[in-house]
Amino acid sequence: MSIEIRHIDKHFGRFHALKDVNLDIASGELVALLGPSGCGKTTLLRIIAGLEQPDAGSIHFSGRDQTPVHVRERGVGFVFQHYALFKHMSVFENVAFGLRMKPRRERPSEAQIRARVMELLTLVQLDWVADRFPSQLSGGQRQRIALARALAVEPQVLLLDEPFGALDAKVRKDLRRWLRRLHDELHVTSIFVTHDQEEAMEVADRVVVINQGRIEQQGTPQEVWNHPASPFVYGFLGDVNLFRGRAQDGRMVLDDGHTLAGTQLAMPTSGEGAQQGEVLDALAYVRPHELDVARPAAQGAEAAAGGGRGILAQLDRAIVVGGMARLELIAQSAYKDEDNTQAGTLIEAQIPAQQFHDMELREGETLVVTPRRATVFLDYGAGI
Ligand SMILES: Nc1ncnc2c1ncn2[C@@H]1O[C@H](COP(=O)(O)OP(=O)(O)OP(=O)(O)O)[C@@H](O)[C@H]1O
Repeated sequence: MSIEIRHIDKHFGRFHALKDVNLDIASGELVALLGPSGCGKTTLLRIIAGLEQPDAGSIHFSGRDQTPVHVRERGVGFVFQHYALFKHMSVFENVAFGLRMKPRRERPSEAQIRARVMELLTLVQLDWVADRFPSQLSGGQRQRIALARALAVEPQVLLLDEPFGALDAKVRKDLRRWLRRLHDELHVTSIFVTHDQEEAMEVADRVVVINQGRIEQQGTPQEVWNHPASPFVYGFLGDVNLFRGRAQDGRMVLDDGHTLAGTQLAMPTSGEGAQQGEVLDALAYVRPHELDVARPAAQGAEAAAGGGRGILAQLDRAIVVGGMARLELIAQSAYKDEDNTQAGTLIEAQIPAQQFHDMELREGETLVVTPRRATVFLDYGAGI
């Protein structure tokens, strides 16, 4: 069952929650709606389900307009963040509930219900808790039961709203892998709402990034991660260092005079918005692992003097966890006499722990930080 979302608009009073949202989801796809709190993810999910009416636009399932179709008739299964299991019913009865509620004509026999429930409990690897009550289960187990219950009525579409949001980090990780495997077995078209970028990247076939009621970007996790379409997407997908400067003809100079000469720059060139020769304000985005860290002496005299390719910065704090070392550095001015906006900026770098130990880096020493790769966004006047 494919889903087509056409020109969906939604206000709550004067608040514009969804702004002309268009999205196509292929049959059997697992799509993550990713965005910050309040961006409209849940509202979109509720509109797809039929729990909320849009002001304008329509939802289609495999081309069929669902506007006049009641939520009960849409064939949608839900799993929400807060376990919605019935406390007074056993796990078995919770999963059987949807089947027992079917109209008499469609209702399976008792033997069929028993077989189907046990099949689903085996699928979520919890057949051994069939006789327990929800209060006797862990949070992760309850969410797996909630999923089994949603699947019992063989939904055409599965909607998951932060299903693992209330669970601790380790259980979340286990469950997202488990959900991915389960989806690969069942191929039910699924939409998964999360504000956790790691979760979206790990679980989904396709990630749809939403900001303030609009889709900012959609693509495979790889596409969105490697080619973020806007500063918002770049910043939302992970830790990032931001350097202000000016760009001209595919080159960039930071405000403090550093040239980013040796840096691989992903930036719009003339023809993609920038005019030949035009000087534009620009922001260079650099991920912590895209920064090289060295001692000034190793960089040569030019860099040590501050006029070269790297950025002089003092190592303020080093946090070594597992195989990685996270370094917090304070940028120093390249031209100390001039007004310099970047001096004092916090720079986060990530290097292998082994390198950190081999270099014998010490907090308080001055280092040279060089971006290997930067993604540059230009300011065409709209502001960035
Ligand atoms: N019934 C409602 N009445 C008024 N405002 C609402 C209603 N439902 C949602 N909103 C507002 O619409 C915006 C989008 O809400 P929504 O729940 O879709 O966000 P979300 O992206 O799912 O956020 P979260 O991750 O925090 O759940 C929010 O600003 C919210 O306050």
